[in-house]
Amino acid sequence: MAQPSSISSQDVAHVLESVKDPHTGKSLLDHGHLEGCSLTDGKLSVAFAVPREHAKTLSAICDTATRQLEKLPGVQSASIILTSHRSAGAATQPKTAGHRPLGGTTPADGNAPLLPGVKTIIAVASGKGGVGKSTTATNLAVGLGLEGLKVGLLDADIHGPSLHRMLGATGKPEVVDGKLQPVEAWGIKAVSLGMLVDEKAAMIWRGPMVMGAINQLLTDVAWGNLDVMVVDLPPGTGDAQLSLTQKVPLTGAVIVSTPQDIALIDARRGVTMFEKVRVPVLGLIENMSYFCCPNCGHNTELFGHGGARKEAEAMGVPFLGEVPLLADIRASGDKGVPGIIDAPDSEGAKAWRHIAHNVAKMLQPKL
Ligand SMILES: Nc1ncnc2c1ncn2[C@@H]1O[C@H](COP(=O)(O)OP(=O)(O)OP(=O)(O)O)[C@@H](O)[C@H]1O
Repeated sequence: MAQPSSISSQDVAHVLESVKDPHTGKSLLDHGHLEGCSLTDGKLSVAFAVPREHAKTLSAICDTATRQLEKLPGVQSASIILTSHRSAGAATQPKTAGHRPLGGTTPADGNAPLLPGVKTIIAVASGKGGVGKSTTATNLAVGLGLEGLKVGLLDADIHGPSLHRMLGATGKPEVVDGKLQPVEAWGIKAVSLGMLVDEKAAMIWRGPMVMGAINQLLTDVAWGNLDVMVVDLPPGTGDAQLSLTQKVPLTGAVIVSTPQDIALIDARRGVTMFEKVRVPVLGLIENMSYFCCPNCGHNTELFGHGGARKEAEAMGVPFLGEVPLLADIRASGDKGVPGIIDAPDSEGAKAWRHIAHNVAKMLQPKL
């Protein structure tokens, strides 16, 4: 049978309207509105916005609606992501003048903190893609755990979520009492959109669906008490990244760059973006800093080692450390064991331990 390549939001809305809660007689559409949907390779992802106070009570009707959506032509599996938006006021960052102290996780307008049990939130960002941001976020998070902190890792790189694979956590998180349970791996808690929906489907999401999904990953997950949450941002410094940095009350940001000039120009843009939203930059990390030959141990500076250190000095932000280009780092990521655990004596693991130690020291006043 021929498979349609797309499905209209009316088709989805029609199904959502037809499924009624047996107790209240209300459908999902009586509680909120459809934000968007996408169908990729037979996998249908639906983002549905509801007021936060209703989200917990809707899981039964969502399950029924999901099964009905799976009956639509061309749909092999469906998932409904319930999203809820905070008021615009709660999303703004505290404004502090001059050289900035660490940010807090409580909004400046006196609203309740977005994540009451989370003491600090740091973003891992990069000006351009493919520089090893997710590898860094994963190993930094696990490294902070090794420093004795309670750590959560949130994959907000919604267009290419990969942290679940790097952690070897490919199962679906459970839902208990209407809250998603983060997966526990290598001493930390983690949630990635890649655990919930098909990666390819997430990659084509736009605007409100992305923001809604991230909001849900923040607020509808049972994160519990954390010393630090590490957020892996999507690469780049465009509008999406900017609004994310405004939405999540960040304590600080870490920027990852390779040493090439072209990557460093983008890293500078990253620093400027965080300055714009008054999030302190905790520092720059140089990834793929030099190539360490596994046979003879000789170091080759493929991309001109040291550029990020100089750039950090020029911009007046701390330089956190350099991680070599190692085949083992890629292999560890691919097999789902963070390099810092997989090869603890490697140059990469030593670099991450050093970086995690420095970041933990910076966060100490907030813990
Ligand atoms: N220091 C390193 N040595 C060797 N391989 C590395 C290193 N850092 C990252 N990699 C590899 O490079 C690839 C890209 O890394 P990663 O996914 O972390 O980058 P990213 O910046 O998050 O990418 P994207 O922009 O797609 O989100 C992965 O295969 C990863 O294993």
